Amino acid sequence: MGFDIDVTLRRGEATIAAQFTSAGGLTALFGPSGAGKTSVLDMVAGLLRPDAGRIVVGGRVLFDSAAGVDVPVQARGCGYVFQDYRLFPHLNVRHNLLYGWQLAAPDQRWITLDEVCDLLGIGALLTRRVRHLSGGEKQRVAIGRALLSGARCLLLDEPLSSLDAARREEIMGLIERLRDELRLPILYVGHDRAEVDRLAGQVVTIRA
Ligand SMILES: Nc1ncnc2c1ncn2[C@@H]1O[C@H](COP(=O)(O)OP(=O)(O)OP(=O)(O)O)[C@@H](O)[C@H]1O
Repeated sequence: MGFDIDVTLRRGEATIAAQFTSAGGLTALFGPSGAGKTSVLDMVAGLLRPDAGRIVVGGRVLFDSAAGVDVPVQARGCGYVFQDYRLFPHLNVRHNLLYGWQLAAPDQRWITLDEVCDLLGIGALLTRRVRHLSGGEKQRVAIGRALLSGARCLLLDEPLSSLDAARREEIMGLIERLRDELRLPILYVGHDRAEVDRLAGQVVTIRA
């Protein structure tokens, strides 16, 4: 089960509207700068409140303005990965990853630190400070932290944009593995059409 989204939000001069249903797998949001792609991810995560609409992820209603449902951020189970990683610079890789684990309620944990390290190939980095990592390594750790937080879906906001071509290819391969091996719906914002077409089972256009 994937996403069932129908939201509108007035933001400054812009009115952001998105309406789509996906069966699961990776769904990409595509559209011009300022159309509202990141805003849609923020609404799914619970960081922005739609003016009206409904957000259902994996069959769970996270927001429904008509029914008065607005599940708090920490209970939504959305693993959010940002273009600029947003790791904790003063912590090493292990402690960045364990931050996600500690956020998760025990009954929501479905993957262990060892499994994340195997999946993402970051076992050798555990004692490293994050400021000494490459961009690709930082993005792996950010994805690992999101998975360990008990995520039931992944929100990936331009996760390749800060990477050089070689690292971009490497992280694309990793996202394909996550898409194919984990049964998590993924909502992905990208601005490169070829990248989006390669990764996504469904592409949703967000219009300005
Ligand atoms: N904090 C804010 N306050 C008011 N308006 C905002 C704020 N952040 C973004 N906006 C506006 O909301 C609209 C959507 O922005 P958003 O960042 O979601 O678009 P986007 O499609 O993700 O763009 P990009 O591809 O450039 O990242 C834009 O018109 C933007 O100016």
